[in-house]
Amino acid sequence: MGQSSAMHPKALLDVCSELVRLSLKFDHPTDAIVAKFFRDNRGLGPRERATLSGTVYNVLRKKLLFDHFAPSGSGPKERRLAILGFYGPGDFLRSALTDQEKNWLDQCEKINVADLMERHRHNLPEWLVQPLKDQLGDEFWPLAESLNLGAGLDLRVNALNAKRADVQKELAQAGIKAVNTPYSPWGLRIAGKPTLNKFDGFIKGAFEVQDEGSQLLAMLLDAKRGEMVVDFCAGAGGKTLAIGACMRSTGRLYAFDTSPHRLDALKPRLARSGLSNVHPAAIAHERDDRVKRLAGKIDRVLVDAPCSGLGTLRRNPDLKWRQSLGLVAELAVTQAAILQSAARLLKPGGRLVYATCSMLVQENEAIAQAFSEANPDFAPLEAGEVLSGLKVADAAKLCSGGETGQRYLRLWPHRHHTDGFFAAVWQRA
Ligand SMILES: C[S@@+](CC[C@H](N)C(=O)[O-])C[C@H]1O[C@@H](n2cnc3c(N)ncnc32)[C@H](O)[C@@H]1O
Repeated sequence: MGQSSAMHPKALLDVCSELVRLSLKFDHPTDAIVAKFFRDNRGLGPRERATLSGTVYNVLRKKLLFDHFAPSGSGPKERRLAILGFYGPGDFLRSALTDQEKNWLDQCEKINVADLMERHRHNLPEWLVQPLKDQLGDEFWPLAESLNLGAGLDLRVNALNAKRADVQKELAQAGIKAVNTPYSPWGLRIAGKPTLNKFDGFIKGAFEVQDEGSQLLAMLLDAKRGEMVVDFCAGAGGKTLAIGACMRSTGRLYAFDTSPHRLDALKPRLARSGLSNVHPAAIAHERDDRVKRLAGKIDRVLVDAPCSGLGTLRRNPDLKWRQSLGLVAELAVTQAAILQSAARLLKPGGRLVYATCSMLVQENEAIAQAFSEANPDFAPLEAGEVLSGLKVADAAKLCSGGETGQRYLRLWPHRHHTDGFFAAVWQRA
């Protein structure tokens, strides 16, 4: 493929159509499809890459709206979708179109979307709509809109070796405006998506990219110096790093996961962070011998369970087309099993946190309630009170459920400008 600067609009639109075609197979996560496409087409420059990924993500976000417009056009469907979702200036796009396509696009742009049927406006699969309306009522529409806007960029400052104001200063020197996140004391929110991995602060482990919601989940565990802590589903360790910093790099923090590949991705992050208390360990499954050996010995356990990921639709809009009620039901069985097994690790008086990045009751409140009923020795704590105790502003507004309405942490993109998250907290008797 030729150099980016020389790429003609017609050629770029052709490449966009091809990437849209590959993405709509839904045989892999879209971020992996896009990354492979870029590896296979090394000649693409930064601007072409931005156009390509922007176009694919637009198509995924607004798929039902574009599916409604597409039949009136001509040519391959992926090309029509790429035209509708094209991420770039209108005149640049138009210079790539035939007269027939230009007329069709003009007609589409004249349509008032507000007059269309609901499904073309919310761009969500039907199976997801009613469960969200049941929870949110009229707020369903602000949520649906926020899911199509894309996400901002949050950083977590490493409290072990850096100050938020210093990171803010380093970013400001490079012309990047970062404001304090409203709830997390470690968070900075950045406008746009600048590349950050060349910054001294990043290389030295002063900050990591992490949604403010994830930071709040790590806060709920409230791990202390010198404790024994398990991050049961640590993955690439986003929350492990935050917890390790809370512990001031003392005590012992086990990072378990069934995926050695994900734990490998934790290692360079760990090296940057300066933490020396983290022990990554791949486990075969949640009943692994390693878990049995530690039973009753641990002060705090976080279960950041594998979930549908529907709370991250701003970043991963493909999930709404790749998930289904059937898959969610299967996940709920796994979530309950992992939570039950992880709970055995706790000492009397120890704290258990169950978390997901799902917005569905089946993966959240239903799992937490079933666990509470089956385990009377685990007393639910009010997430709102825990966060207020940690001086999180407006903690009550981040929570819902239970008698006080503060039982569970419940973050929503349209209310809190985070991904959608859930967390429940218990103390072992
Ligand atoms: C939501 S992700 C974790 C994200 C991670 N905590 C972070 O903050 O970056 C869930 C993780 O659970 C892991 N997992 C799946 N089944 C598991 C099991 N039975 N026991 C432990 N981990 C499991 C997956 O490999 C995945 O990495």
